[in-house]
Amino acid sequence: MKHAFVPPADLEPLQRHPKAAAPGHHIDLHHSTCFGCGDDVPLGLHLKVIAGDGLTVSADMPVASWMQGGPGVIHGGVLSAAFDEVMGTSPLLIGSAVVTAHLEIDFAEPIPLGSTLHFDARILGRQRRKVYIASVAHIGDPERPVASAHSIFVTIDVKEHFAEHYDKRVIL
Ligand SMILES: CCCCCCCCCC(=O)SCCNC(=O)CCNC(=O)[C@H](O)C(C)(C)COP(=O)(O)OP(=O)(O)OC[C@H]1O[C@@H](n2cnc3c(N)ncnc32)[C@H](O)[C@@H]1OP(=O)(O)O
Repeated sequence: MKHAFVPPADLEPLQRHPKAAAPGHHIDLHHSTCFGCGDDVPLGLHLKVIAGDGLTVSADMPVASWMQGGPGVIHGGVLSAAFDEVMGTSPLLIGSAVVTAHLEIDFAEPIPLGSTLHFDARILGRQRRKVYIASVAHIGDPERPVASAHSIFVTIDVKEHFAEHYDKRVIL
């Protein structure tokens, strides 16, 4: 797939954290009202991110009618949110909490409603607090990606980062 993102050549390689979810197990990172993964939001993506081998994760997402953008196909923003969630969950494999700093999406093909998107993501490495992650998505044929994403996530101290906004959180 064509893309313009060039990760730094000198990325520090990373090791899987000893307490990371085992391959095949769900990574339960966020909270029940997270738009990306929460069970308690009626119109959320409800993504279940699964740990893979090494520094990889995967997830499946049925493309529902409410995700429509162009007629009969997924909205690009919904697809971007799904990539954000899948990639943003993966740093738990290295024991880090992160937020998105930079997210690039390449849209290769229209993605029809009713299909199931399969996401694979891989942590490429770290440069100081920046964690570089790449992801691809297909709808049945892994040799024919329909979209891909490249991102920079930045590690945070969760309590400190969200302190100012925590009291405005929504509990359903
Ligand atoms: C686990 C907790 C729950 C997490 C939920 C995850 C849900 C899914 C993921 C998301 O959607 S997160 C929500 C969307 N993202 C945000 O709300 C983040 C908003 N941005 C910020 O809070 C700050 O800009 C950020 C924490 C990313 C960075 O601010 P800091 O002051 O902590 O760090 P700094 O500005 O020094 O940047 C650290 C490094 O990142 C680099 N950087 C920052 N923004 C960048 C950017 N936009 N593009 C590229 N690099 C960037 C910056 O240049 C620097 O690189 P160097 O080490 O090389 O100097």
